[in-house]
Amino acid sequence: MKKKAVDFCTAVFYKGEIRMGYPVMLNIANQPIVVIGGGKVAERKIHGLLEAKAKITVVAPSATEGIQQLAAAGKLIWRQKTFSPDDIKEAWIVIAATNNRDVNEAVAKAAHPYQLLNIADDPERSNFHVPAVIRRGRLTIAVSTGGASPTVAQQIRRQLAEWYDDDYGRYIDFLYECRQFILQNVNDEKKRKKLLKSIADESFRQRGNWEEEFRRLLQVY
Ligand SMILES: C[C@@]1(CC(=O)O)C2=NC(=C\c3[nH]c(c(CCC(=O)O)c3CC(=O)O)Cc3[nH]c(c(CC(=O)O)c3CCC(=O)O)/C=C3\N/C(=C\2)[C@@H](CCC(=O)O)[C@]3(C)CC(=O)O)/[C@H]1CCC(=O)O
Ligand SMILES: NC(=O)c1ccc[n+]([C@@H]2O[C@H](COP(=O)([O-])OP(=O)(O)OC[C@H]3O[C@@H](n4cnc5c(N)ncnc54)[C@H](O)[C@@H]3O)[C@@H](O)[C@H]2O)c1
Repeated sequence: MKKKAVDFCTAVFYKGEIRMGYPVMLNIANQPIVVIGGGKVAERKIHGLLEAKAKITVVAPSATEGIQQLAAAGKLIWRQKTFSPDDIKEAWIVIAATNNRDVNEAVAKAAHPYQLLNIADDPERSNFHVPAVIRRGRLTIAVSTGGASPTVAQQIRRQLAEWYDDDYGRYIDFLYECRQFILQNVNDEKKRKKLLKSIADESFRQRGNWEEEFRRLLQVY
């Protein structure tokens, strides 16, 4: 490689310490969330927000067919207008996903430090990133590359989705029911631990006759 190119790479790649994100699962049900922009990227983020039952307002002069349908079905509010700082006053989470850097920048400037902020084209100014997500019943798997490659995050999500299939989700939901039953009905601590461990065993899952086996375990332990 030519010296100039190497100098360029050194300047671009050397950023010092890697900043680690702190993963959390937010309860955003019924919380006001404002998405600025109504394009493909906005629509993708909206689908994730709706799964978590957020109260969404979209601010954009034009919107995808998908977003328009969601608005018509009453799943979100679409304000057909360009962004102004007032739009985000009440928001707990703000997502800027317009195709105009200046507008996204203006959203970042208008946001309060205590609002959760995601700028689709500026991870450095965002205070959270959106991971690639798999949902299987109560199981959630989130993959983040910290902005290194959203495409790789998507690929890893697809690989994991094959292993953790719908059947796995049913198993997780079954475990939830069993755990509640055990916590309420089995007083002996040793027995409780043994039961919880047995039903979480991979071989238990693979045998497939979960309910029958759980009933049997309740009797033998
Ligand atoms: C995971 C996922 C979740 C979601 O968005 O729901 C997600 N991006 C996805 C897809 C995707 N994004 C992009 C492409 C085109 C190919 C490419 O560029 O690689 C594709 C592929 C596609 O669309 O197929 C372009 C892109 N993305 C960002 C920038 C700006 C920049 O990095 O500066 C640019 C350049 C824009 C430009 O051209 O200017 C930034 C972010 N994207 C993130 C998340 C956050 C970091 C996550 C992480 O690294 O783990 C972060 C930092 C902020 C955020 O958005 O939260 C979702 C996959 C969902 C799934 O399928 O499961
Ligand atoms: N984070 C990610 O995952 C990711 C992935 C790909 C692209 N991007 C970035 O996301 C942005 C959006 O991409 P897209 O493909 O959804 O764009 P798009 O062209 O499909 O949609 C742009 C939307 O922005 C709206 N808009 C434009 N000016 C506005 C204003 N002043 N106020 C409110 N809304 C306004 C438009 O009406 C439209 O709905 C781009 O900046 C792109 O670089 C991010």
